[in-house]
Amino acid sequence: MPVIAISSDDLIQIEQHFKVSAGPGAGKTHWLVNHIAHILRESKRLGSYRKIACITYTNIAVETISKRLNSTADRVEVSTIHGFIYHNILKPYLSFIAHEYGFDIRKMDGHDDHFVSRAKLKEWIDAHPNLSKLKHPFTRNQLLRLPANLDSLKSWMQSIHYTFNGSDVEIAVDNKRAFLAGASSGINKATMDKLSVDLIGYKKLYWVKGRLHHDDVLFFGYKLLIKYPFILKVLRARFPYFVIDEFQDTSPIQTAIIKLLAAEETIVGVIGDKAQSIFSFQGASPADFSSFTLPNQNNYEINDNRRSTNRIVDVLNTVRTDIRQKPSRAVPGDKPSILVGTRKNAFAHVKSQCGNEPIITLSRDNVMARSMMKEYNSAIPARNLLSDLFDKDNSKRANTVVRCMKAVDLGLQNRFKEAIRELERVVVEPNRELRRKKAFQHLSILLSQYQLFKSAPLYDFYTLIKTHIDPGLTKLANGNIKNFYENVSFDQVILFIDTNVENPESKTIHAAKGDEFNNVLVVFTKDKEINCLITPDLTQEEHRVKYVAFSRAKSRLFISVENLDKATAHKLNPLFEIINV
Ligand SMILES: Nc1ncnc2c1ncn2[C@@H]1O[C@H](COP(=O)(O)OP(=O)(O)OP(=O)(O)O)[C@@H](O)[C@H]1O
Repeated sequence: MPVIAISSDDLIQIEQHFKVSAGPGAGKTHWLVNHIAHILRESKRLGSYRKIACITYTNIAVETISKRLNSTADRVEVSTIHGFIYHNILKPYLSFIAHEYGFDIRKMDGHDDHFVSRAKLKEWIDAHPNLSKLKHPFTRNQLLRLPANLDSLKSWMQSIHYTFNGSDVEIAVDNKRAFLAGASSGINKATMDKLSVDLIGYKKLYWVKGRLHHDDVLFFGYKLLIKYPFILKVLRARFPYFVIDEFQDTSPIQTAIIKLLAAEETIVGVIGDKAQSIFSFQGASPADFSSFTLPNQNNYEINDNRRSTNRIVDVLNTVRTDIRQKPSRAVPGDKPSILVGTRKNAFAHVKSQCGNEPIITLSRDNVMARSMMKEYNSAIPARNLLSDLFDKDNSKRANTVVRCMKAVDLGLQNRFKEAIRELERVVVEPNRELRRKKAFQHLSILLSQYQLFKSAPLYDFYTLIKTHIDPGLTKLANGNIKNFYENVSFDQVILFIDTNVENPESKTIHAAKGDEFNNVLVVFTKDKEINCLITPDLTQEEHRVKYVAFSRAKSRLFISVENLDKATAHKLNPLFEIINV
């Protein structure tokens, strides 16, 4: 099928599968919202009961699109793919297969991140079919008691994920992750081979408690659709149109589910940009977007950039060679700058240039992004304290503390609905109304005491929770775990919590995807990251991540790097102002 060039104002025909490819700022989201309105106006198949499903990647994008849809929002189900599958497939039907997987459906309550803890590893290994085959130097005790082995084992199991082999979903681990950065060795391949025969045994330790990790939602969703095809019929009857934004970040299992839906009746449309595929750790790849086709699919592309100034689009066009964007705002703009020196000085320089306008700092990783915030300005700890918490503490107490921390974090961002949802999962109260009321009261207590526990030992925060929220939590006995709570502070641990921070000052690049800001400061942690501008190669994910960061800027773009050699500075001169700060 030929590719048809369109603009973000053009309407297309609604009864055929489609794919829209376009670079950053082309107006994909804008176009999608228009297209949904177009379907609502034109469709003869919707009626009053049927809805359009609109899938996007993050909860923040869900909110943005819902707001933009305005009064028509009740005719459209906007959600993440996980949210969609959880509500439309798992909630009504997981009981059909729960027994087969040892899942306690009565305890199911949403889906969470996965953190490996020593307690879970111990439980898994003790019941493992190959327990007696574990050999020196990786016996059960050596794995669980020697810190280097345990760290390696934890890192390896943290990589547990699902893969799609073309017809079924399988559980896998990434053996490379058993070798920790800086360590010369980790657990050996023979041990990994023996342990990996029972990955499902590990998953079942969570399932028996009704606990789902995000990936499990896709796993069970796919299993249900294959085993009970009538569910597909129900979904197709309810959702005759299915559109997916940011499709380049869709994993192969999600694609398989979408193809099942598209086989009859439901019209599927996908929108994306292969150069903005930055979630390979969730199984997504640029090639999957390029090769995605459905029968009789129409392919469209948009070549404008309606977001950025001409000088920023020049930078984007240098990094990317497969398309050349036209800067349709036609505003020349300031020359982007590379600020050479400390991050602090770079930030001061940006402030001096932008006056009172807001500035957003974009960083590669969460901990750096959070350390750039005013709120949590403690030094970055060397270890992941959240992993340490799950490792040292029992899972009930660790989960309660982390949910309360998340609630505080969300509350500070004025995201009260989400904060209350976190706390509702902590409150033991069968009555829904009462549970919500209590969660609300708890949130007020936590936020009113914030200044007191913010920089204090985590122990103080725990005491507050035990006193006011969950008196049933067990007392912290003297020893390892109490020491941990006494020796780390709340504001150190919270650096590791990821709530997709809606913070006006500082975000990760991954969290900023899809968004746009007038003034952007991109922080490079390592000097060599500048290579993405000297020898750009968008087949490398790290270069795509930078491309996403640069393309968020509407008016001013700054890049902070500690050192820059003369030759590199010379090469960058045509596109950037090089400023020593
Ligand atoms: N037809 C249009 N008329 C007016 N403004 C538009 C139009 N299309 C897009 N825009 C504006 O251009 C900017 C970029 O649009 P949008 O966020 O939809 O791009 P996108 O392709 O989804 O970007 P990205 O992939 O980088 O997230 C937004 O500020 C949007 O409001």
